[in-house]
Amino acid sequence: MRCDSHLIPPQPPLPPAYNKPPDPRRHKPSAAPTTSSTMYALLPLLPFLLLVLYLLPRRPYLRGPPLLSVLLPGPVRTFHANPNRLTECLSAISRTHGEVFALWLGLSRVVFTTDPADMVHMSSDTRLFPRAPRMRAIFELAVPGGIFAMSHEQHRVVRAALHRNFNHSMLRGFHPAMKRAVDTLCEALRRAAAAGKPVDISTLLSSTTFMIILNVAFGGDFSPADCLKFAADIDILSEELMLEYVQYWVRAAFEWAGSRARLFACKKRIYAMCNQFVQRRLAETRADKEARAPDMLDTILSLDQVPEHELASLIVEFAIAGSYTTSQTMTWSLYETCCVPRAREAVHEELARKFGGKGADEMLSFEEVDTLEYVRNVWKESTRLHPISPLLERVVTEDVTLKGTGVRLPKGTILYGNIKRMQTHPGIWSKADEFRPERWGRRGIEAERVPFGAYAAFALGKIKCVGRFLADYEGPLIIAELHRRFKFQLACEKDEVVNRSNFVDLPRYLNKSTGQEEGIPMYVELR
Ligand code: HEM
Repeated sequence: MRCDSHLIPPQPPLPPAYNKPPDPRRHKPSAAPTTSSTMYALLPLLPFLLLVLYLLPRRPYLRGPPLLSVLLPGPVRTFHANPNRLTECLSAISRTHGEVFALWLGLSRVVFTTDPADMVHMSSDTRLFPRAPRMRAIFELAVPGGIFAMSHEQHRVVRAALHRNFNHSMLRGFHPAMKRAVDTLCEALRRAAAAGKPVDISTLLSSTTFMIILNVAFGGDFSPADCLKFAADIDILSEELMLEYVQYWVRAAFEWAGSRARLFACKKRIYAMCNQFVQRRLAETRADKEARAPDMLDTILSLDQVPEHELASLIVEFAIAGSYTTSQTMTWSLYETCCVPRAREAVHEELARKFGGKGADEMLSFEEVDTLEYVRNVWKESTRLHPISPLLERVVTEDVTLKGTGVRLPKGTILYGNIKRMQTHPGIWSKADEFRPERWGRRGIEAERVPFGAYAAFALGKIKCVGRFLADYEGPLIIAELHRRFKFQLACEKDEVVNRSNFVDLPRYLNKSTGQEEGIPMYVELR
């Protein structure tokens, strides 16, 4: 099967050496093989040829690195040797092979697209483009029965119920409880400022977002130390999920030898912790319930469509999806405002203009957070430049022609929407690699218009992020509170901070003296 001809770039002319007539001195006529000896020589290859003939018409013709590139130096080998460099390798491959390309992952040939209209198409129809079987299998292993592995119908009903409840008025109820998480974070930063030593900002922010999801969204009462313990387990789980993603069949084959022992041990600890607040919530009296604002746990526990033993999976999934995503985007935000003085000054200017008269220890109100414009743009720009979930993986359930690129994909093709490449594509965004929150402004010469679908950090359509309402509130609130109270400075070189794929993408400090990857070190000063 072929893609439309406009997708196949014109082939370069052959090098002159190939156009020359053959040199008769170098091409001695050899004895012609008989027809029957050629047939015998080809016989052992017959099954292979039949397989190729069977598979060929089913695969779309697309450019991309050949199967053997796994053995050759370059991005394909780099990524196979080191899966946590997946995103950067894919961007490199896309730069060479174009915006739609096919790549051998193991023995399957999968397709990547960077086209906004393709992204809209694959996000709009969950029946035609459901999550891919391997992704579902991995989630089924870690969080059986959860939202990532649900059937189409169950997912539709559950999503509708979540949508009805996860809204602005739930956020308003969260605001007072968020103060505790913000106070704890600021207290740790004050200590770091007094000590004058660099602090690992990634870990501190993780502890904060875990506190928010566990204590604010789920009504737990875990100490910062407990939240960090939980974060450490989620770290292990994410690492294990990434390994599952790359080595699924090998790990499945060697499960008897303990290939998944670490995954299962960590899963057990995480479930034990989540079950604690489920039990507490179930034991709550009516009066207790009326005395507090409704939260996400209430909504999850009220889902009739989810059997009781699967509710814990949903909670674990929310804890996973709702913590690192937000904390690591905040880390990127602070990193970028350290590196881009213009953005940092604009944040300070907005905060001084709007809340200059407010005491540093007085938290912004819910309404005040709503009025932030530039800080929100900083948050959105961080999600553009550093999408924490850089790929959308789907399977095609019927033969289909992608609406953007016109590529025809046969049933069964695994299709990836390459969000990271699309959101940093120089053909779509002006100064695509630069951190420029101004592009999101409603006015001003730097405000930018991009095609619908070009920004998909929270995905689009029916499987888009269900927690975006929380992330888009929590992110700007914490960025604003930190910039109101502290000055930050990177305690390493800008280019020592690298992106690492660990199921989600994370910023890591590559410590060249130890060879270790760590959280981002920053100096903190009181303002
Ligand atoms: C910066 C923060 C966040 C980003 C960039 C983000 C991004 C995404 C993306 C791209 C997806 C689609 C994944 C896919 O279909 O393969 C997704 C799904 C999801 N996200 Fe988020 N997310 C963020 C924060 C959150 C938070 C705070 C929560 C929970 C409180 C959350 C809960 C979920 C859930 C449950 C899904 C699965 C939705 C479904 O299948 O219906 N996310 N998120």
